[in-house]
Amino acid sequence: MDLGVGRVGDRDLGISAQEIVTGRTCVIAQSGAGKSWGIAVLCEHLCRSYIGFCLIDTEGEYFSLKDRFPIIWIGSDESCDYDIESVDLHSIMREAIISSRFIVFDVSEVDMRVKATALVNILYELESELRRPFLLIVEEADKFIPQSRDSIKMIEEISRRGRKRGLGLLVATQRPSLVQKNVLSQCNNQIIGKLTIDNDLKAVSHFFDSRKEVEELITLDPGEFFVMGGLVREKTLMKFGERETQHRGVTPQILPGRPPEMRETDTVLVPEAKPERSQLPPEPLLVDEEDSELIPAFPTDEDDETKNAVPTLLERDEALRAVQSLCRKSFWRRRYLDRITAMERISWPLLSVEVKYLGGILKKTTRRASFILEGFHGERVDLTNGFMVRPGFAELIGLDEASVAILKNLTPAGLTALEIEADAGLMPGDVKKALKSLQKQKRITTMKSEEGAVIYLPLLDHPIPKLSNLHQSFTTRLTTPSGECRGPAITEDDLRKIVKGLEPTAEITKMKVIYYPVYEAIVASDSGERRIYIDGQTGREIRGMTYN
Ligand SMILES: Nc1ncnc2c1ncn2[C@@H]1O[C@H](COP(=O)(O)OP(=O)(O)OP(=O)(O)O)[C@@H](O)[C@H]1O
Repeated sequence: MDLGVGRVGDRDLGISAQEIVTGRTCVIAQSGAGKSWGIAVLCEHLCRSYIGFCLIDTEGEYFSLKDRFPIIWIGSDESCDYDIESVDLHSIMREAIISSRFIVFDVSEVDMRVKATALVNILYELESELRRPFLLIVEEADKFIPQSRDSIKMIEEISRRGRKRGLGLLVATQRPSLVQKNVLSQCNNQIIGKLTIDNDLKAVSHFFDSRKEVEELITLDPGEFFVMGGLVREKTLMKFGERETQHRGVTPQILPGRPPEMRETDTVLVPEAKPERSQLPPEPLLVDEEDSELIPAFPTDEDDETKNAVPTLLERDEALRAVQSLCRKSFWRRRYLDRITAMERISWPLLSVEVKYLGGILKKTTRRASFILEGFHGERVDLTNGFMVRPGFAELIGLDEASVAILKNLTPAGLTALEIEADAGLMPGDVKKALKSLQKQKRITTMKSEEGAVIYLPLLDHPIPKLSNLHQSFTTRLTTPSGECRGPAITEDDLRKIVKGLEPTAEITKMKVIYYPVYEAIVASDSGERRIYIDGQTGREIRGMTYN
């Protein structure tokens, strides 16, 4: 089984789950290079695949995994599941190993070496008896296994003898030159990102074939890592994918300028603003008042049917230069030359949709939602800062209402058919039929619980957005489209079934096709042909979507 944690260009990269879970892996990169992001993406995939792990969290930054997954959070915060001072670690870890549970062991507020030592001793003892696959993740390994007598010997022991017991080890560090060499040399899998300090480059140089390769580490962007060893067939430069849960390790940034009433000495710290999907603030809930007025997705010219195109701001030569620069960048990465063989401007069909439904505790309040969907696949498109693809309804297109309602309710921990009936408010016959068809379409799978009950689990790429979170306004003045426009593949009927499945009282109140300007370039190289899409408003590459 592979875990699709990253991307290489526009294809997904899977790393071996078996190797990660029972092998020894190091994640090495300097501060801010994307280690915790990558580890969180990996944890999300482990959760989705029901692979048990325990992560020693030194910064208290992984609890957000709980927003989506049934993580057991042991720490000092009031909202933790177990207090780290009083928890019966032995029982919890036994249960975690046997039932493949996910543990975040948050040592950010306590003596981390003491707590980590207790944990790893228990894990090793349990695994010597149980011998089931389970992964121990140690963040900031230089704090626990430094190159000194202070190193926690049991972690070294796990790196040597864990595999036979089923106990895998993943250690992360920003300073490989400070970590116990024995442990790093035991790591048969390596994930190495940006490094600039000479000693650290030296410490990882034996994983690479040449000095030139090692020097490439200096130039990597955040999120980019070389993956090597048993995780992949050959050394690969990948970027960790999007996070499903919110990233908490954001760098605080000094706010430029300050309100006049502030004193000279005051400094404002705000979270770094990055337009990454998982870092965007939660989308605003829809206005709460009864029969609230909708802010339409396209407030301007919305009733003029002839005006349905977003204007093009980018000239053709500017788009060509953007493609050329992407080709040069990819040559540097992949070492083969792309040639631009064709380029044309296309009008990408989008669907601006407005929906009305009953919400509130008594389901008596009229609520409204508005969103923009890509017209061929059904992912959402956020147009506030150019064409940005967001998780939408692609995996629901073509499904009936019952199937959508079931998928909406399925959590990663899974549900029995009876629980689905209760949650989705469906009749037994409808549930049975929909489950069968969802299984056939590989959108769900099953497993047996220890008691022998059949559990249905979702197989979706991303969680389904809630109607209450969808509210997109867009103020660009639309124009009359020029040239040929291909219509969307998604129909109003497809959408009606989806919104009804998400919320039985939902009605589509407006749906309008909008055309967005995009330059489509075909580039060819020895390894085949690929398409690059350039946003006709911003000049940026549009990723994660194809025009067909
Ligand atoms: N794969 C990625 N995709 C998008 N953005 C990323 C990715 N990886 C990292 N980033 C960005 O880089 C920032 C720093 O990443 P991260 O917090 O994971 O660094 P780190 O290596 O863990 O740093 P430290 O060692 O100081 O904790 C993130 O807040 C995020 O904005």
